[in-house]
Amino acid sequence: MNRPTPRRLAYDILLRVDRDRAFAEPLIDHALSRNLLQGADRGLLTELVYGVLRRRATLDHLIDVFSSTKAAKLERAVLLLLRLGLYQLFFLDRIPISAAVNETVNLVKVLAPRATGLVNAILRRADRERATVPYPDREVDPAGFIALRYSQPRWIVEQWLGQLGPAEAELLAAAMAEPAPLTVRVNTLRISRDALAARWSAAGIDAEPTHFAPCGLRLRSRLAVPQLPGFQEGLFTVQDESSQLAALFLAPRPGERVLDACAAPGGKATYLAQLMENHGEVFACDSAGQKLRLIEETADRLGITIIHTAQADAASSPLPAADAPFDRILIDAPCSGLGVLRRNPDGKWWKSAADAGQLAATQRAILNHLAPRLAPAGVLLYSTCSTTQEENEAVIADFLSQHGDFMLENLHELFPDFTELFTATGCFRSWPHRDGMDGFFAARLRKR
Ligand SMILES: C[S@@+](CC[C@H](N)C(=O)[O-])C[C@H]1O[C@@H](n2cnc3c(N)ncnc32)[C@H](O)[C@@H]1O
Repeated sequence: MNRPTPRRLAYDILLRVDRDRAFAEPLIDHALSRNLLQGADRGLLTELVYGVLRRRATLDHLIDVFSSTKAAKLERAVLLLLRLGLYQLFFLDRIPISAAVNETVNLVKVLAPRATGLVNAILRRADRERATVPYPDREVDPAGFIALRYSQPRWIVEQWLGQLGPAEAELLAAAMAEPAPLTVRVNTLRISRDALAARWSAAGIDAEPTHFAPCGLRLRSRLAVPQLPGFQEGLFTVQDESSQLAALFLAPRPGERVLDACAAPGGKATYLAQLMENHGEVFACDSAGQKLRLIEETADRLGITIIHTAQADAASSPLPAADAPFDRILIDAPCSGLGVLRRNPDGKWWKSAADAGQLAATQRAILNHLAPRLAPAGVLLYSTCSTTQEENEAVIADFLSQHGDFMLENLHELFPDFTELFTATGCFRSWPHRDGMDGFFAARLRKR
């Protein structure tokens, strides 16, 4: 039996993503777990799938430029194979041009034989004319230029242009087109950041401390997380620096009662428990009951014993521990995820402007439902991984206009070391192109 090649497996996965809206990650994990690929081919499979998804708009633009049939009119198999071939030609330095063309054409012979000549001709022409690919004029149509050059949905680029202006929106789009860094949070209940970094360094794993977050390590080595030394011992957990900071800004203390209302998979809940030195109570709720297991597994691995999980809709359900108010509440709200597009190259094409509007309604409902559960003088932190104003500043402004018993705290005053991460009104906003973190927002509210 012929062994499958990384390109063939990548095609099969891209087909499932395109046709069935399947998520790429579990399909890649499944393909790798079958051990059909060895060595560098395993990395190539991942690179091809994520790369094609990440650069889809640019690849389709290349097809439109070099083919007489537009990308939108091509048969699905031919479109996917052209994307695969062009990705290798334009974005993968380490693959020789001849291999990129020949391997793609060999696949076409099997999967769409009638298109063999067409694909061969387009790939060869694209390679010959690679230096002269036309894009929309940057001055005349900045949204069109950025959307095609950096492969982002146009409606999202238009929002970024409105928020940041053309120069910064382009930098953001470029950063969102790159793979996200791998950042972990060291479990200081078990080891210090320096000690884990030293242990990794001795094992040849290169990591640097995160710039702002006090427990973060950012890996320069690319390794599967469960294979990193200390994973089974619970010495760390994966968490972007922005997410670490959001939990840090709630600043829970040992012995407090804390509600994390949208908690799965538990990145922030476990950090809250860590900040509380594993003393007190963290009620970690989520409307998706099947995801509570993820929180429990991570807490077990990290040796955390103060987290109680429960299924609850934060916008309407009665919440656990109703006998007393909470000292602190974290609302890490469901959101459009526009700040984490670089981690979600498949999903970014399925989002729509209407999603953010619907989500803003849910976010308002969650805030309204939980506000009465906070103790007087208690702190509520609202956060999202969205870049939109609609889901962030507008939600907070609306909430404050209706809740005179709450005030916005100024993070500049509370966390002067992080001041470059805060907006003029004292909220937290991070951006991949500015500080390497995901696009994140947090506002800290206090009850009077
Ligand atoms: C941004 S994620 C939370 C990430 C988590 N805080 C962490 O740091 O790992 C949002 C979560 O909200 C949950 N969710 C969505 N709608 C909800 C609702 N109405 N009530 C409670 N949880 C909700 C989702 O299932 C999802 O797990």
